[in-house]
Amino acid sequence: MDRIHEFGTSPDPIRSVGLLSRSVSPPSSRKRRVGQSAFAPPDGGRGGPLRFPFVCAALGKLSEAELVVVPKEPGELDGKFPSGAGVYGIYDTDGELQFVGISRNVASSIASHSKFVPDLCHSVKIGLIDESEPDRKVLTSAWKSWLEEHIAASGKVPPGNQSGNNTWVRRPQKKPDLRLTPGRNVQLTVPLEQLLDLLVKEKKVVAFIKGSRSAPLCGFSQKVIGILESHGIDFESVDVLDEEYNNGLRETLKSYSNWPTFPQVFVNGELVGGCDIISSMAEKGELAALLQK
Ligand SMILES: N[C@@H](CCC(=O)N[C@@H](CS)C(=O)NCC(=O)O)C(=O)O
Ligand code: FES
Repeated sequence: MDRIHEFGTSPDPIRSVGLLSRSVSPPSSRKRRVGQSAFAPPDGGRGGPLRFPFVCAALGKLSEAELVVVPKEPGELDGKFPSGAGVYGIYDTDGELQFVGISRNVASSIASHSKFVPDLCHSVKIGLIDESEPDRKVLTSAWKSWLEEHIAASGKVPPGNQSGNNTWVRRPQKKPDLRLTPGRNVQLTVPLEQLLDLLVKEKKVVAFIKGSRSAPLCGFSQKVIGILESHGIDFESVDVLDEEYNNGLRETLKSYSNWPTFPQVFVNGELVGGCDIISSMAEKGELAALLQK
């Protein structure tokens, strides 16, 4: 019996992620699973083996999951990995398993490891949890089963999972949100609209959101931040609800961009869109191309 089942609280909770060649397409009748929204589509005709679509194969063991190379360029992470919850194992260039982790957003965790420990982060195996809100027990069970499988096979605990090794678990500091003004008590000498204009033209990618990047106050904003982060995109965030440092921004931005809602994502000074547009671009694998402009 599959080890994962020994720990899982629901039947068959794990699916490993594999790469399909161009000739194989996922069964259209298959129910959409967690994370599949990020399974971006074809490579836009660049040729070579397709990075997409990923499908969840009916496999649960670490040894049976497919090893996928982690791209080195952040833009190439665009839609490469699923943003669902699951367990993942990171391998170095020698094929040594370095770390087994769990995450509610596997793509985001891999992007973060790849950024902070690029030398150890050569390839990855992923097992997705087939539940929209997996509880911690299911995730932990998956993690335990992959670790136990590896220990049984190799006699070793992966270095990153050994106690005292903080290489992988250290939380990267989130970039602070930008503020448009020094505070509402300081009289502005230039109109807010002008500050806004300067900001979006100076910074390549700016996301205007409700709440902060680390604690979004709206699901739409949270989703957009998740997408940008899981694609390894370096972006600025501005909280339109911060009345102390961005006083008036909520209405000023609506008239500046002629767009009535938030989030709003600007690239190179131009509004690209809100949650729906960014989500759809991510699903189609269009974000990387946009950022290369
Ligand atoms: N369909 C929109 C959803 C965003 C949305 O509806 N935002 C609303 C609620 S957070 C909003 O910003 N309303 C204007 C306001 O709160 O000032 C999108 O794709 O971004
Ligand atoms: S704040 Fe309510 S939907 Fe965004």
